[in-house]
Amino acid sequence: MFVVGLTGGIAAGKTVVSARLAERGAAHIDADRLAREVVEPGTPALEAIARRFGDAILRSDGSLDRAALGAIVFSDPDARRDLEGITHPAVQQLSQQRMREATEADPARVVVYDVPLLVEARGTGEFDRVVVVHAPRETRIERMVSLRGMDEADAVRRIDAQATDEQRLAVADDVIDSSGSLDETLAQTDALYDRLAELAAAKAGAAAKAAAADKAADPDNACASRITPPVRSQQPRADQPRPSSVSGRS
Ligand SMILES: CC(C)(COP(=O)(O)OP(=O)(O)OC[C@H]1O[C@@H](n2cnc3c(N)ncnc32)[C@H](O)[C@@H]1O)[C@@H](O)C(=O)NCCC(=O)NCCS
Ligand SMILES: Nc1ncnc2c1ncn2[C@@H]1O[C@H](COP(=O)(O)OP(=O)(O)OP(=O)(O)O)[C@@H](O)[C@H]1O
Repeated sequence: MFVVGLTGGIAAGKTVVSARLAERGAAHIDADRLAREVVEPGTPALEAIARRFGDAILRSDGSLDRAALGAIVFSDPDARRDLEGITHPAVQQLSQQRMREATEADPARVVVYDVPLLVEARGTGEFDRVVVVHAPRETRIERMVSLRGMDEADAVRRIDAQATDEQRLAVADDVIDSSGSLDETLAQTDALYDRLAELAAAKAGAAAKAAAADKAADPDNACASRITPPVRSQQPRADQPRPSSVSGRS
């Protein structure tokens, strides 16, 4: 399994980039969507949220009132931590299940896990590649206000609830500069997909070769298989150059 962690600050353009990667053939798993699934009515997470925040965060039909909860957690870090303590373990478990399902038919498929809080919550350890979609803070605020109709103070609060650009760029293998035109973002994304597909095919090929060698050494154990660790975890970061915009290490 070759998994790419795709991250970026709010309104950086992760959705745009991951939709293009999916069009090119990647499996796309969206943490924001999983975070909605795990709080659907009847889930243990929604019950825990209602216990912690009260019924005022529920709509009359029993579903989560996202605006009401957002207003609380984006202005109170303790409340946000409590919410994350409920949602993140459920999202983590569901994401791992979805990643396995996505590669059952084709182990060489690129899996893109689109996760806004990679730096803050998920860490880089399980990913073969970390891609950061990057646009400056001011550009993102402007997008939230003009394209999403958000109040500027709200936009700033959401940005301030996240890691800084520097923290995200520090863990990037590849950076997509999304501060220009949409076409420029898409062209970078196409070039990135070509590289990712090559890396995924190489990893799947190496895993298949290793499994065949294991089987030849111990023919009685037909189930022997090696777990191939993330490519990334085999490469110490310290002696690697910082990624240049758009391009990346291979
Ligand atoms: C607070 C909630 C109800 C607000 O819902 P809303 O529909 O307004 O926003 P949505 O979920 O679509 O998120 C939009 C963006 O907000 C940012 N964001 C969401 N949660 C967080 C958080 N805990 N910390 C920082 N930024 C966040 C992300 O950039 C995300 O892409 C919701 O974001 C939530 O349940 N968050 C906790 C779960 C979580 O951490 N999700 C992030 C992915 S695991
Ligand atoms: N060069 C660009 N690259 C990407 N998006 C751009 C660009 N120029 C403008 N945009 C617009 O900026 C917005 C980016 O929003 P998008 O939903 O892709 O961000 P996101 O990172 O997924 O945000 P969130 O964290 O809220 O999920 C879109 O409306 C997109 O059309």
